[in-house]
Amino acid sequence: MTNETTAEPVLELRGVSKQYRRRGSVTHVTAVDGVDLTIRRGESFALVGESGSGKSTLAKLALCLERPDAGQILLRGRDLTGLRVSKLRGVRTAMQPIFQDASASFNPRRSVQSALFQALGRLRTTAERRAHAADLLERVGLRPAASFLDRLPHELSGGQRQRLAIARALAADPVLVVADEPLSGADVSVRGQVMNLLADLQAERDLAYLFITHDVSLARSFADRVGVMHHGRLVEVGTPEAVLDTPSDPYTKRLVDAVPDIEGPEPAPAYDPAPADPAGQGRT
Ligand SMILES: Nc1ncnc2c1ncn2[C@@H]1O[C@H](COP(=O)(O)OP(=O)(O)OP(=O)(O)O)[C@@H](O)[C@H]1O
Repeated sequence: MTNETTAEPVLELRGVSKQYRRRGSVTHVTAVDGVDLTIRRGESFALVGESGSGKSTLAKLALCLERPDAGQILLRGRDLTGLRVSKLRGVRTAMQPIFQDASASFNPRRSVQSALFQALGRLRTTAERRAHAADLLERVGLRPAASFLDRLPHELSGGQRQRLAIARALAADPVLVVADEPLSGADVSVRGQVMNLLADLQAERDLAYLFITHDVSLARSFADRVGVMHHGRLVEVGTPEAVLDTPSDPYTKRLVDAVPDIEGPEPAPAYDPAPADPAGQGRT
């Protein structure tokens, strides 16, 4: 985590908008509407907002999986907006996604090793890739690595697949990780372990995170800054305390008030700031 406002900007969105055509209609929906946002090296930025507010579209725009209709997207100062797909491919590896449904993001017929080798394409020899893949698996708690390399994605538990997704993202040596609801559906212990792992990796690698979540309490515990989306607009941005404790926008207030457990008797056990599961033994 960082509170540095002087750290290098990793991702900059300037006046970014995206519309989609409604199916079977000539009308459009504005999914993202004139968003300005800068995320800096080592910063965790949580994006919250109700369903349909445009969070996932913003994530796809940031990852250049969608092209904006207006505005600019810069990665470490380089404008990606007009880049051809062939050029974009090389640049895009610096931004890695982790999606909610890890099983859908792996080829079911490719082994763990094969999935990681693909992401480690920059390494020249098979021996280098194998060693690096094993290091990554160990790092995310899939131990012993040798016992995971030949497995297929469906032979892992949901929590193990999510760890594998993190390992694959790290394999590309990113500066920015865009995590779209990576913990939805995970049970409480997995959530805590994965959040701890993400926090540890961030500290080790000075990663920036764009973290999308419905979970306001998770945003509060994890993020350096929180942004609130409403109808495609970023209506409020600031520290978790400023945004969530003393919201200035009426929509943010409603969003926070709608979370009964935020200060209630059973706070969501989303993120335990204890060290990550050192052995990573359990099927998580
Ligand atoms: N490919 C698409 N085609 C048409 N409309 C789309 C498309 N993707 C998103 N939308 C619309 O854009 C708006 C924003 O959707 P988006 O998925 O970005 O919201 P979200 O905040 O991520 O929602 P959720 O939290 O439910 O995932 C919604 O009205 C959605 O229906």
